[in-house]
Amino acid sequence: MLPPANLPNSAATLQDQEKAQAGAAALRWVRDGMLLGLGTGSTSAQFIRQLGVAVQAGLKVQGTATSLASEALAREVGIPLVAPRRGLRFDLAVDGADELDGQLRLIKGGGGALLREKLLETASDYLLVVVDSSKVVPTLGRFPLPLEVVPFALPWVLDAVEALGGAPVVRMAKNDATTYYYSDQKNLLVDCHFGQIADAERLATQLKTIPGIVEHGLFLGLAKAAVVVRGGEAFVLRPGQEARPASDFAELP
Ligand SMILES: O=C[C@H](O)[C@H](O)[C@H](O)COP(=O)(O)O
Repeated sequence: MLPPANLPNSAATLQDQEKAQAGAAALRWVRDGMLLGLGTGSTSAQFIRQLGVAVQAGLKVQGTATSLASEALAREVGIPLVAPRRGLRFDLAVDGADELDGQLRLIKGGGGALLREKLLETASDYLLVVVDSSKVVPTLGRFPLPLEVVPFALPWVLDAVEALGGAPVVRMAKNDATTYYYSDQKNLLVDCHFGQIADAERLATQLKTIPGIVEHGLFLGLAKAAVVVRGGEAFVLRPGQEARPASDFAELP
């Protein structure tokens, strides 16, 4: 699919470089007048920062953020923000992912923002994923699947996820292992290992029937393309197609 990486570097630095480059590459398809969905996470933050620079230089866009953190960053870099309202649709959403496969099925929510991400990306005409090369997998499931769960429902959700064959772990606060992590909506996050997810569509349907799960981190059929950086080069992946250099595409791929 993707050519092998050949840059000698420390893994952490290389991943950061790839994230920065992926975020920057997405900017080439942003046009004046676009209404944008702004993703969450370290790669999306790179895009938002670069977009802020372009806005300062005169680019006319507006955006809505998928998390309080991205909203704060967008304000800091001067991107005009639009509040949710009836009928609001986005020309383009740019967001990271925790995993993606060759069909551009995604696992998202590692940063806890999956609910707002799914809301905005379902309301977007085009979802462009921006990732470093470590995120591309043959089959989803190495990364535990995040679920956003109503706190009162937690015990029953844990039972139900186990009955589906999952191994759920309630996410704890980053700096306090005795306190639960809470989403922007004040819900809990449960990270579930299902092993390799051979049938993501079936699992998504099953999870939707469990009361108390507000949303799950499987994003299926939403992403139109992904920018993946490997070996210092930005590639475009589209569902079921070979990778092509991002520079091949003057307009959204
Ligand atoms: O909840 C967070 C989001 O789904 C992120 O887009 C995802 O976790 C990827 O984040 P990062 O770009 O930091 O790897």
